[in-house]
Amino acid sequence: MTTTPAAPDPSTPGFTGARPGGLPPESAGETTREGLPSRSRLVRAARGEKLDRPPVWFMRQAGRSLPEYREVREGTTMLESCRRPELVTEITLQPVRRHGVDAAIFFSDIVVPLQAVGVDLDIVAGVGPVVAEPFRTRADLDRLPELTPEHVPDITDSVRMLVAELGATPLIGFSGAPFTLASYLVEGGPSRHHEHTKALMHGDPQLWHDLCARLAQIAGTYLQIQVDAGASAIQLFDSWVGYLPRADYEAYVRPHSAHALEAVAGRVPRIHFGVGTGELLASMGEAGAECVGVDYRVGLLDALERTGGRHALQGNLDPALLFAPWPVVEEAVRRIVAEGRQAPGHVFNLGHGVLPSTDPGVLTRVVELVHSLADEG
Ligand SMILES: Cc1c2[nH]c(c1CCC(=O)O)Cc1[nH]c(c(CCC(=O)O)c1C)Cc1[nH]c(c(CCC(=O)O)c1C)Cc1[nH]c(c(C)c1CCC(=O)O)C2
Repeated sequence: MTTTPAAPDPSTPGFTGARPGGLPPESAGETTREGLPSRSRLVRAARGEKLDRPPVWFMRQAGRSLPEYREVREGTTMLESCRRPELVTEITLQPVRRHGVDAAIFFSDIVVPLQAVGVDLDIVAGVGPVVAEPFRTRADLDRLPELTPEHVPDITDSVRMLVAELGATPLIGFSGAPFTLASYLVEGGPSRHHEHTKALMHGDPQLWHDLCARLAQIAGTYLQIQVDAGASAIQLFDSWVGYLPRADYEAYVRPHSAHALEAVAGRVPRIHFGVGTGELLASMGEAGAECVGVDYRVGLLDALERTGGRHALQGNLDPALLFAPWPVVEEAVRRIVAEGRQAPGHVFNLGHGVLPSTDPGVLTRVVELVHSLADEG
């Protein structure tokens, strides 16, 4: 915890997988301390290296699907939990211990940096982030100062603590992308239609761009803080961007996402994910990330074609399929792993977050299955 984490290894892009049998298990209590997280399967696959089998982790792997999560969270609000390094560390490690996943994702929330700069918001259970006073006018920009490391010293502490605990298992840092953050700020909470957001985007484009430029600064700095503290990869979540037509995405959103991603360019591999982004995949690839996250609506082979083979892919088992009988799950996992072999690199994941009522035993089985597929072609 007191040691300064090793800087990401810049030589990794050229790393050619010198250990053909694959790295030893990187997690599940078997964690080897020899390997560097910067040489982990996750980092190599997300950078576009073909491996004998993909690394596997799950969006929302920490959370309500785990009884041990519900236990440690009891009596502490979500946002408070995100700001306590010991709790963040424990919750982040829980799915690594239980499932033996190949990466940890930092336990936090996309609205943490917004709250840290002073936005009055809360996370309401079963609803999501709720902003006390929605952003609609230029004066509202004053409530959104730039993020500095001094706003979030606890995040640096949490990441350092985690990296020390994780050994060879890489930690994925993350941030919300400007559009998704803007949507929460402008709508005041989760939205089905994003009508106020789109009205602002088209009704006052200058204000929209100024808001997104500020959010890109916040997102980029938040990512940098996590990478500076030792995160080995990052994911930029643009969860709700699939509600936009491609032309609007390119004119009003992508430059800002690109700016946020640029903040950690060349340091760690970057994964860029959104939901319902079938029509945007090619365009999202151009925002700059090495790896494009694919939701469950698009087959990996279609995603490969749409992204022109220029990106590693992450995904994309439908989280709802985890409720089906095991043979159904098994067949889907095998198909996704086989399809992923066509991509320049493949990170196995769900096509969106783990649903809270998922049987965690099924997740463990999926991890075991993916790990067992190493030698199959
Ligand atoms: C859109 C979005 C949010 N937060 C996030 C996104 C992008 C990912 C996505 O598309 O799902 C990102 C996020 N939120 C959380 C994580 C933790 C890491 C992980 O994936 O394991 C991550 C990566 C924890 C969380 N964030 C939240 C929870 C649930 C809080 C609880 O346990 O009560 C967790 C574990 C709260 C939250 N925060 C948000 C929502 C929609 C919710 C769920 C509301 C609910 O259903 O209760 C906003």
